[in-house]
Amino acid sequence: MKKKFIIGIGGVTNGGKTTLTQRLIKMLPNCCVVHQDDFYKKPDQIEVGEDGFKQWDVITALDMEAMTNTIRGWIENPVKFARSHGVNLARTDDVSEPEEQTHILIVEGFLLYNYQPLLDVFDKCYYITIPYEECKRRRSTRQYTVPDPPGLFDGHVWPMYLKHRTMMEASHLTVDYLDGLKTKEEIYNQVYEDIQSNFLNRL
Ligand SMILES: Nc1ncnc2c1ncn2[C@@H]1O[C@H](COP(=O)(O)OP(=O)(O)O)[C@@H](O)[C@H]1O
Ligand SMILES: NC(=O)c1ccc[n+]([C@@H]2O[C@H](COP(=O)(O)O)[C@@H](O)[C@H]2O)c1
Repeated sequence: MKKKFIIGIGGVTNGGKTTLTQRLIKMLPNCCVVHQDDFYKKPDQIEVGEDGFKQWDVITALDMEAMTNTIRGWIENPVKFARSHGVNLARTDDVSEPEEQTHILIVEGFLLYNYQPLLDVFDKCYYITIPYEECKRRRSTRQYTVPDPPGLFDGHVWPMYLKHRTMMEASHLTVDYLDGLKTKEEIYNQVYEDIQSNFLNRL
C-alpha cells in the first residue's frame, strides 16, 4: 500500500494558500511542506516586460529546478527530509517505525500546476479561487519583500493569473477547486476531512 502522498495547494495570490497550509501541517501526522515562494529568483534576475513591470508572476521568475529537486529529496527519503526540516515524526512506541508510517508532503504555491515536470507528482491538487475585487483588496494590504509598484495588480498579477489558470485547465489535470471566500475554518475542515478520507482512513 502506498504510504507517501503529495498534496498540492495552488491557486490565486492571496487566496488563502499559506493560511490553509499552516493549519494542515499542524494537524496532519508526519507532514512536511514546500513553499513555492521560497524558490523566487533574486530581484535583479527578474525580467522586465514591455509593460515596464518586473515579471514576478511567471514561471521563469522561480527556480523550478531547485524546487523539483527539493520535492524529489522528500520522495527519496521523507524521514530524513522531516528530520532535517525539524518536523516531528509520530511516536514510534505504539505504532510502526518512521520508515513504515504514512508521510505527507504539502506543496503550496500560486503557479504549482504550470510546470510540466511536476504535474505527475501530485496525488491531489487543490486550487483556491477568489474573485477579482476580493483579491485586489487582500493584495493591497500585503507586504512582500519587494513592494508592488502602482498598477502591478491590474497590469500584471491578475492577467497572469487568468492566463495560467486557463493553461492549467487545458492540461486535463484533475483539480479540486476551493472557494476562498468561505471562512478559514470551513476551508480547513473541508480539506482536512477530504485528506483524512482519501489518504489516512484507507490505510
Ligand atoms: N478564508 C479566508 N477568509 C478571509 N481572509 C482570508 C482567508 N484566508 C486567508 N485570508 C487572508 O488573506 C490574506 C492572504 O492569505 P494567505 O494565506 O497569505 O494567502 P496566499 O498564501 O494564497 O497568498 C491574509 O491576510 C489572510 O489572513
Ligand atoms: N516572495 C517574493 O519575493 C515576491 C516578490 C515580489 C512579488 N511577489 C508576489 O508573490 C505572489 C505569489 O505569492 P502569493 O501566492 O503568496 O501571493 C505573486 O503574485 C508575486 O507578484 C513575491
